[in-house]
Amino acid sequence: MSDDLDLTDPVLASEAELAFEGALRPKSLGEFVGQTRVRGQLQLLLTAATLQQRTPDHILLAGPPGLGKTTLAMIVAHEGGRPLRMSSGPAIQHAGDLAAILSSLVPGEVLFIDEIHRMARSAEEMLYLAMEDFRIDIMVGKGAGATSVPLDLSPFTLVGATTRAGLLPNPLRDRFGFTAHLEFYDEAELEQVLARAGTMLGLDADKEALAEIAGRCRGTPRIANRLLRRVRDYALVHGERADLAAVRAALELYDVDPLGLDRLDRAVMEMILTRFGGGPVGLNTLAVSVGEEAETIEAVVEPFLVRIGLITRTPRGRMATPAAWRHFGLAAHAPDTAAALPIDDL
Ligand SMILES: Nc1ncnc2c1ncn2[C@@H]1O[C@H](COP(=O)(O)OP(=O)(O)OP(=O)(O)O)[C@@H](O)[C@H]1O
Repeated sequence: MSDDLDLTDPVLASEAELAFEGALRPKSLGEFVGQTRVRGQLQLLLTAATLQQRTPDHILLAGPPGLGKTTLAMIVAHEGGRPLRMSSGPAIQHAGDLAAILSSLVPGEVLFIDEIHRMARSAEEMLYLAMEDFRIDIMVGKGAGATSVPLDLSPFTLVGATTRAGLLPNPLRDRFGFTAHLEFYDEAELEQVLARAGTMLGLDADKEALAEIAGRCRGTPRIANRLLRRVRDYALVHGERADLAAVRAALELYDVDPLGLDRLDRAVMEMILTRFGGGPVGLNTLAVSVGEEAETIEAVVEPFLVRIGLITRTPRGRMATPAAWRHFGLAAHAPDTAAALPIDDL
């Protein structure tokens, strides 16, 4: 997902910061924090391919934005000393767009397609054969005289990334040798991400300051790094150390609440709680009500709200939990059933 569309980010990034974000990317699996299971699985897959002197199997990376999908694709290429070609689903709107990319790959190249679920259907079908047999069929001519000419491709590894694995057609999903589901990071892992970024920024930050940021970044390394830069700005301008007080003041200034909810998260929650009495409310109704696309609500907002226990998904729609009523200071208005349920500590 491109950064100007990154709705998970409560504090927008400048071009310089995007460049810095690139510089922060871990270059090897050893440097990549968290996702222990996925890292182990990827390591095995890459090592086996090296031992057998073949290109690694195709890899699908699924999960919300900012959890490290692009970073992992770069690592797959880097660890195997392979060139990397980057593209994205929205840029492949015709089979011809894909044919041009595939036919110019060099042997062993890693092809990264971000947002692969947004690729044109005709291109998807071309990809099936390319992934399986390293071959595509090019149509020459039109109408009754059209013929298909096979074109051999160099062996390559496709790394697809998606925030919506469920939208991929089964034939495409089945052609990936390995699917990694990236999870939100826990606070200890985010502290490691922040400590590493802090060192690279030359920022003198307390452990408790980093822990505070880690608790407010939606379980997402990209947001952790951006909040850290806002804290750095605050400390710089106020001539202070990046301690707990500076973190709290900076994050309050940028409207990042104690759970790390951003503007869109809050809009969704307030809509469910106040307009729909806590739900259930259907995805499309909710999306229209907050003026956002259903896909963004489902792929970006909802996974985090479910994870921290503010909403549940039911067959009839999304429902606020008792914890949500309490977090928004509306417990007194909660329906009886919700108020009566035990409220977990967030
Ligand atoms: N495991 C990690 N360890 C350290 N830093 C990380 C990790 N994962 C992500 N990051 C940092 O977060 C930033 C965002 O990661 P990345 O661009 O790979 O996410 P993404 O899942 O591809 O997001 P999108 O779907 O929006 O493209 C990177 O610049 C990197 O610095």
